Parts: sequence; structure tokens; C-alpha cells
Amino acid sequence: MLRIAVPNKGSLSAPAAAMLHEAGYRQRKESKELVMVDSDNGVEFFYLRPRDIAIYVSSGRLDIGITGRDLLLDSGAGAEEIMQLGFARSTFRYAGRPGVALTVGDLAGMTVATSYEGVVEKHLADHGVDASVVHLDGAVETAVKLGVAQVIADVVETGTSLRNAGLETFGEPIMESEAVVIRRTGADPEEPKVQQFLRRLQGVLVARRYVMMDYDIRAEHVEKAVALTPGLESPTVSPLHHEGWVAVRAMVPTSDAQRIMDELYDLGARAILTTGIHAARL
Ligand SMILES: Nc1ncnc2c1ncn2[C@@H]1O[C@H](COP(=O)(O)OP(=O)(O)OP(=O)(O)O)[C@@H](O)[C@H]1O
Ligand SMILES: O=P(O)(O)OC[C@H]1O[C@H](OP(=O)(O)OP(=O)(O)O)[C@H](O)[C@@H]1O
Ligand SMILES: [Mg+2]
Repeated sequence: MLRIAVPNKGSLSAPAAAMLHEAGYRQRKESKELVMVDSDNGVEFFYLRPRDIAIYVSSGRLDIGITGRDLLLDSGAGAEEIMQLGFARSTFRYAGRPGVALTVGDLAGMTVATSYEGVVEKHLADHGVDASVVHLDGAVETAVKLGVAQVIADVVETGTSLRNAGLETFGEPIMESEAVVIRRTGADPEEPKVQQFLRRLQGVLVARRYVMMDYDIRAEHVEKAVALTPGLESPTVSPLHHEGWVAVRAMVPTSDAQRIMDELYDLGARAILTTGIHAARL
């Protein structure tokens, strides 16, 4: 059985469970369940604190896990990223009251509050900056107001939490993060069960990002049309009973579908249809 760590709480938890469900895996029915066996699919899910997942996976007790890149790096555990999942995207940044600092170099002698001290201590050391780091579990933005630190280093998505606390980011972003699949550093990359799991998740990403587009077009315009819809490898072009016309079928990115339909229409394409993709193996 493939043993998989899944976040049990926080920003990663619901989207991870939704992705696994879309990939055809059974998911727990209530949030108190900590382990769930999906014997039909040969997997066992362990619902763990997101911060702990890299530690379990690096120990080799679990084969793979879903966590945030920032949490993986902060843990310093011997695990590596093998797939990006595209949700829980965030940037990790320094912030403080306006003007307190402009670059990481200005932090010398200051105190930085963060929940990610592994990442921050490394970043300061890499820049040769001697600053103190104080660990807080969350709601780090309040540390400046209460005088526990002059600046913070925290996850920023929309920036609302910073604005509400009267703080502004400064310096270069420390890192970009998103949900990732991790495995123990040096584990066999060809492990068939792991590969099958990754293909299922890849299929979910494809199904979410692409639609199938079909249209009919006069044969003399087909080259221009397929330039707009090149598909992932190559579009399918089939003859139509109506002489001089062909039917084209190709996957297109969902975000571009309406623009492509307009451009195909202007090229003379008709019966332009898009349909959702429910699952895929590329
Ligand atoms: N507002 C957010 N938008 C996007 N991603 C976020 C956000 N907050 C945290 N994350 C990401 O979620 C992961 C952190 O998950 P974790 O469950 O530890 O924290 P959380 O979502 O802040 O939950 P909590 O602090 O309530 O425990 C990190 O990868 C982080 O980048
Ligand atoms: O830029 P924003 O869209 O405001 O999102 C970023 C905020 O979201 C997370 O906090 P969360 O709500 O998880 O609380 P926490 O600080 O206790 O972790 C993160 O720690 C930031 O504070
Ligand atoms: Mg949080």
C-alpha cells in the first residue's frame, strides 16, 4: 500500500482533499479521522499537521506527502518536491511599518517575528545579516504593534492581513510557495505506485486547466486554425461528409477558450464547441 500524508488543517487541507477526491481516491468523511485506507486504490492516507508532513516523509515511514513548499524548506527535513499542485500559492516576505527597512541588509540588529524561523534564519545568514528571530505560531502581523519585533516575515497572498496591521512589504520576496507533492530525498523515482499516484494528480490538473474544443472549418483555412489550437501534441483533423470541410478536435487552455473561439469564428470556423474534461492520462 502507498502511504500518503495529507494536511489535516489549514489552507492546504480542503483543496488537497478535493484534488484527491477528483483523482478518484476515497477521502475521510469527518475531520477527526486521522487515518483512512482506500483499499480499492491501494493507498492509505494519514491526515497530519502540514508542518509535520516533511518530517514523516523524510523518515521513510510514509512514501509521499502533500504540503507547502515553504513548510518543506522551513522543516529542513530530507525530503524533495516531485510535483507542483497549483493551489495554496503564496509569497513569503518581510514586512514592517512603512520606512522601517528597505532591504534585508537593513535588518542588522533588529528582531524579526515569524512562524518560519528555518527559512528566515537561512535567508539572513545567506545575506550576512545579524538579526534576531523570534518564533510565533501565527497571527504574526500583530507582533509589530505589540512591540515583540520591529519586522515580520510571513506568508502573503492578497496582502489584506498586512494592510489591516498597517504593515508594508520590503525587499525582494524570500520565496514563492504552492502546494507540492514530496518524497524522501533519494527515494526511487520510478516506484510504480508513486508514478501512478502522480499521473492521477496530473490528470486532475489537466482536467482543470483544459477544455476539449471541436469545430468545423473549410480545409483551406485549417492550417491557420490549428495554429490557434495546436493541442498538447497535435490536433485531430478528420474529413467531413460535406466536401471541402474538416473537423478539428484539440485541447485548449480553459483560460483562453473564449478568445480562441472568437478568433476561430473570424477565420470561418463554425459549430465551435467546448466540453469539459473529467479525467485525463497524458
Ligand atoms: N492566505 C493564504 N493563501 C494561500 N496560501 C496560504 C495562506 N496562508 C497559508 N498558506 C499556505 O498554506 C501552508 C500553511 O498551511 P498551515 O496549515 O500551516 O497554515 P495556515 O493555512 O495558515 O493554517 P493555520 O495557521 O490556521 O494553522 C503554507 O504552504 C502557506 O504558504
Ligand atoms: O495576504 P493574505 O491574503 O492576508 O494572507 C496571508 C495571511 O494568511 C495566513 O494567515 P492565517 O489566516 O492562516 O492565520 P495565521 O497567521 O494564524 O496562520 C498567513 O499567515 C497570513 O497572515
Ligand atoms: Mg496560518
